[in-house]
Amino acid sequence: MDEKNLENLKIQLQQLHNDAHEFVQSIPPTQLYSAIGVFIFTIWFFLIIRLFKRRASNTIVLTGLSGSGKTVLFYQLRDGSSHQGTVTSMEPNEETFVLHSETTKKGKVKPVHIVDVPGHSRLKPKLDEFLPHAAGIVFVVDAVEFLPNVRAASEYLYDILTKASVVKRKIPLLLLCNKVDKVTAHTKDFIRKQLEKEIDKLRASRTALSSADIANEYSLGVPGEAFAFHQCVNKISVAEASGSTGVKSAEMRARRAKFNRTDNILMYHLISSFSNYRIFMAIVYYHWQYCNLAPITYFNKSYLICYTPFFHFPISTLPISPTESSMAGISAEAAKAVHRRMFAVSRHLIPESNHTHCLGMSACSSGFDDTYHRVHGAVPAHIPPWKPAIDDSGKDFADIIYEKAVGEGIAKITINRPERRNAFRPETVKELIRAFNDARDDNSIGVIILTGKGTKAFCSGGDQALRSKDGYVDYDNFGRLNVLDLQVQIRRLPKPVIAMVAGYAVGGGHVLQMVCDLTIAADNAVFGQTGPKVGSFDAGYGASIMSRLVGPKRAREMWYMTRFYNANEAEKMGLVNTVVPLEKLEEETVKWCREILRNSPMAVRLCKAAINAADDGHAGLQQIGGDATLLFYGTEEGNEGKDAYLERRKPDFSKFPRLP
Ligand SMILES: CC(C)(COP(=O)(O)OP(=O)(O)OC[C@H]1O[C@@H](n2cnc3c(N)ncnc32)[C@H](O)[C@@H]1OP(=O)(O)O)[C@@H](O)C(=O)NCCC(=O)NCCSC(=O)CCC(=O)c1ccccc1C(=O)O
Repeated sequence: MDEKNLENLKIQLQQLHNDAHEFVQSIPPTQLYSAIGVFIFTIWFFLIIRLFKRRASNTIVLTGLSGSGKTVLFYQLRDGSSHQGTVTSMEPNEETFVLHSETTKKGKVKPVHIVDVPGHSRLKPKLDEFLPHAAGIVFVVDAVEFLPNVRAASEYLYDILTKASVVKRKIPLLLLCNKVDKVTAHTKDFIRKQLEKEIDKLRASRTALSSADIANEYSLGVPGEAFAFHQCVNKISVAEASGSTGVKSAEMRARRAKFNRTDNILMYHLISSFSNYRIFMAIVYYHWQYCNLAPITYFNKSYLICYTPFFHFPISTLPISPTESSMAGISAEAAKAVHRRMFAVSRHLIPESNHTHCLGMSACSSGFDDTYHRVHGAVPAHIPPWKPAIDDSGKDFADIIYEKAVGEGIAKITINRPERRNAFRPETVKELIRAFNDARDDNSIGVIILTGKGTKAFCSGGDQALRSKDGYVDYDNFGRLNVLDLQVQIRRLPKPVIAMVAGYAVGGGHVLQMVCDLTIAADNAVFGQTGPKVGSFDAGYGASIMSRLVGPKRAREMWYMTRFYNANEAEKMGLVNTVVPLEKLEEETVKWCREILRNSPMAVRLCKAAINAADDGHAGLQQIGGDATLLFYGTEEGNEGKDAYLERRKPDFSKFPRLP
């Protein structure tokens, strides 16, 4: 810029200054002062707002009944340790820390304020202190000791969910079913349903109380409808964890380590609901860390739609609608891919067994839209009317219940000694043999169900109270091991036998379920051998069939260690065909029977014989050989020989082809 231009600029600026001065002089002083006042007030107002703006809370409240394992979870989250927090504390554990699972992460990781509030009823006011500041609530439930505590847990949860401080701020709540590493733990679906049922009852009883007694500030659910968590204003999700104490074996430790990861990730979801970016990072991190996949870069573009469904729907469904995807500006294809990946993540977060649910599978096998399924229609699942049955002897049964479905080819045999967890004595086995013989001989019966009375046990094996030096003794004065005859009978019976298992199937009861053709297990089922614990073993089918089903290593483990396995573990090991909620057990079993009954009885019979043939050695060959003879007797060729003999003539086999 030359000197002349500089001079011009100076003059212009001087002119501008003079004009401004003149303008200010021309404004009446009151107007001027008001404008300055408004300006200063605006600045001050924004500063105040900024100063008082509530910072997003990072407090997560861990609550639940005493003994549910909150303290152990607290320590696991803090430092990954398996703190043996068995003593019920009377003071809240309260700390702000970076979650243990995130300590190895690079970059800025925000600490979380975790408060573990003891579940003692006297400490409820403490909970009230923390709830108004909570960003999320984790309600811990003991999945093992769940049923005895269901009422108390429901009441506690009810109180939390009806508090104004919780409802108004729509604080999300995670229902964490703890100790699921224990074999007798209930599943999260079972726990959720039971809590819903109990809360439903509470709704009625609480409103019936006098107004003076009602401490609840809000009511729950929709009038006239059964209570369900999805009706709550607060988002409620359910997850499983295994922050249990006293787990000692290496296997359990390894399993727990796996669950810890799961816990942390689940906890992370909750915490991250206050930061979209972090949930996205958690998913990418999880993929990268545990699924051996590269971080998903296109998530950058679409992560907005990922987190949205996360907090509005259960993790396993994750619907991503076309509207949502178009709103996020991504193609339907990309949305599908995101959905797929999210689903893959959710499969890792939720223990695998929950996804291989049999109801889904059977729906799948009978739910195809092909000609066969159109002709046959869906397989009905209603429970048929059962009619008591007797055998040729006409004698009543004492230890079993023998029934046949009205109008259908299904027989049901129930061991009826629930007070002994359906342990069998010689009389029980004798009656079972009689009933199985009858079902075998009744050609209207195509499938037989074997089960135990009640929901606590399928069968707990031989009645140890009756064991003597030469077997089991009841009415005879000599011992028997006649359950071995029963096992052989089931194997050779030319009709499928389905074990319908609720509760314990252990010892000789477990061998019985193994010799059955198929096993449908309720989610409360427990499997295992106990023999070596009580000085017994089954070196016959109990060893060989098990080895076939689960492999020799697992079979050794089951026999040497006498551990128990829950239904999902048994399913993974190949001990059972499917696992269903307890309340669906009979429906599902009957459905399987009906699906089998649609098929050719002779084909099914030969399949059974063929599958057993090699393992059963000569007896197996005899069975399948007998079936071949049976079929041959129905042919003209077979009858030519017999007719010729009876007619005292030479048989003419020349007319029968010598097939290649
Ligand atoms: C099944 C349990 C794990 C269930 O536990 P829980 O729910 O806590 O119930 P309990 O309180 O223990 O039991 C309630 C009630 O039932 C009685 N009971 C249960 N099982 C048996 C049984 N098998 N024999 C006798 N009594 C039983 C129990 O005593 C209680 O009665 P109360 O009067 O109320 O006290 C648990 O019950 C359990 O572990 N049971 C024992 C399981 C067991 O060890 N079974 C025997 C295995 S050996 C076997 O089955 C041999 C089979 C066989 O005949 C054979 C086959 C091939 C070759 C050889 C043989 C052979 O004979 O050895």
